[in-house]
This record gives sequence, structure tokens and C-alpha cells, in this order.
Amino acid sequence: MTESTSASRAGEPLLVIDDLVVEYPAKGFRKQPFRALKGVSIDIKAGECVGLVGESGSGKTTLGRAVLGLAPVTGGSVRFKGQEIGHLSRKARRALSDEIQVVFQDPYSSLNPSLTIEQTLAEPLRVKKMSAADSSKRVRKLLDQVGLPSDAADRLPREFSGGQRQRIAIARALALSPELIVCDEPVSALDLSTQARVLDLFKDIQEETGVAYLFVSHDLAVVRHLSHRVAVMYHGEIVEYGDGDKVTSDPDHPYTQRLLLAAPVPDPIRQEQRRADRRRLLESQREMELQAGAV
Ligand SMILES: Nc1ncnc2c1ncn2[C@@H]1O[C@H](COP(=O)(O)OP(=O)(O)OP(=O)(O)O)[C@@H](O)[C@H]1O
Repeated sequence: MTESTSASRAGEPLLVIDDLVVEYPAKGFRKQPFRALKGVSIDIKAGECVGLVGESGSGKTTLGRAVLGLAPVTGGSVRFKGQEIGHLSRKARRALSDEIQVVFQDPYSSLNPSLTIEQTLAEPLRVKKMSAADSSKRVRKLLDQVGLPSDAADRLPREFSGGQRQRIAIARALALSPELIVCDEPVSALDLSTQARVLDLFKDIQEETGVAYLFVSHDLAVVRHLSHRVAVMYHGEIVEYGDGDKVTSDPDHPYTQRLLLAAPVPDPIRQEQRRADRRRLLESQREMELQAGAV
């Protein structure tokens, strides 16, 4: 970090994304670069969970990748603790991995099938030159933190269910005590009851460690569970951003209202009411568009 950036940004949130533009280069049938993020601004404070919702293709994963220094940033900035991280070399990115970690969607492909759980969790510790005894202690502590028995250490990923594998992935992300974890749809591949338990685990871990999350999901109900603030993304732009309860229960933007009404609810009568509300909302939006001559 340069002195000038750290001094001039004193007191700013942990992560500040400011007017971020990401463009994927032209390739194959695409003759022009594709602008996946069109001037996105959000911030995350230490210990906070910011949920990022939007439909498939809206740019959520691209934003998560930008925070990990893995997206082709062409404008704006991503600052972590005052340091610009949008354009890091591979070496600088590796150094930052102590502080920013990631949990991916697929618990089946994100763990190396030939490594025991102990080897998986000890890998980042070994890179940090932790002694074998300390590493073994840390692995037991991590397993305990994510609710797995210590004898899980000697087993292989294939011996675990999807939910348990996601717990192992979370333990791996926690190994170096990061300050921020990018969670990219971490419960989408799990059944509903397992989702709820893993979401509770994310919440407990945040309370215990003070880690911050950028929590990406297409599902408003999922981000509602643990987000202090929620950002809604639509076609590469943030269309609504604010208090988590407000955005997920009484949103202002028509796109968020549509997302909310599209989310299934277990009660069939409420579900039918939602369908009717959704139809009315779509009709009134269509009318407004016609009046404005937009269609
Ligand atoms: N490597 C890439 N090269 C070119 N275009 C890409 C690349 N990755 C993503 N895109 C495009 O950028 C847009 C945003 O994709 P992104 O994966 O960020 O969306 P998303 O909201 O995370 O969707 P999903 O939930 O389906 O993963 C999409 O139109 C996608 O096709």
C-alpha cells in the first residue's frame, strides 16, 4: 500500500467500490467488448454483510471477481483498506488472500478430491509456514467452528454431503482469519433445510469473528437472512441499495419489487396473492411505459 493512499483514505469502510466499470474483451460472435459492470458503487464496513442480488447475467459474479482482483476492470476503483486492488499482479493478489477469501457455489468442485480435509485446511497454513503442531491445532479449531467432528480431518471430500462440503469450504476460507469473504451463491446448490443451517453458520461465524461478507445470491430470501445492507443489480448497474430489511421486504425500485414477488412462498394462498400482485405490478409498469412512449 502506498503511503498517500492509506493516509488520504483514513477512516473509510473496509471495501469501497467506486464507479466500477468491467468490460470483457470482444471474442467469438461478440465483435465489441461487453460492458458487464456500468459504474457500480458500493461499500462494505468491517464486520458487515452486504447482500448482492439480481437475476442470472446481471453481473453479480463479475463484481465478486473484481473484489478478488480477477476481473478486467476498465474504469473506476476497488479499494480495500485504502489500497487499490482492481489491477493487482498475481503476486500482490496472492498476498491479499490472507485478508480476502472466497466461498464458491459448488461444494463438489471446489474441494480437491484427492486431499484429506486436514490437508485441504492446512494448505494455506503451510504456505504461511505454520508449524505442523500449530497447523493441526488450527485445523481442529476450524472444524469445530463450522460444526464438524475432529475425525473429519482424516477423511476425503467424497465422504461428505453437499452441506458438509460447504462447511469445509467455509473452514478453508476462514483458515487465515480474513477480514472479508466473497460468498458467491454459497447455498444455491443445497436443499432448503441445509441452506438454512449453512446460513445460520455464516451468521454465527460473523458474530464470532467479525469477518465481513459480500454475499452474492439470486435469491432475496437468502440475502435477507443475514445482510445488513442489500444491493440490487440489474444489467450491470445497482438499481437499489440500502437497509437489508427495507430492500428485501418493502423495496422502492420496480425491479426489486418484481424480484420479491417472483420469490416463492410456502403458503399457497399467499403465493396466489403474490402472483396477482405481480400481474398488477407488471400491468401498471407496462401502462407507464406506454404512456411514456418507451415501447
Ligand atoms: N469471461 C467472460 N467473458 C465474456 N463475458 C462474460 C464473462 N463472464 C461473464 N460474462 C458476461 O457478463 C455478464 C454478467 O455475468 P455474471 O456471471 O457476472 O452474472 P451473474 O449475475 O453472476 O449471473 P449468474 O448468476 O448466472 O452467474 C453476462 O452477460 C455474462 O455472459
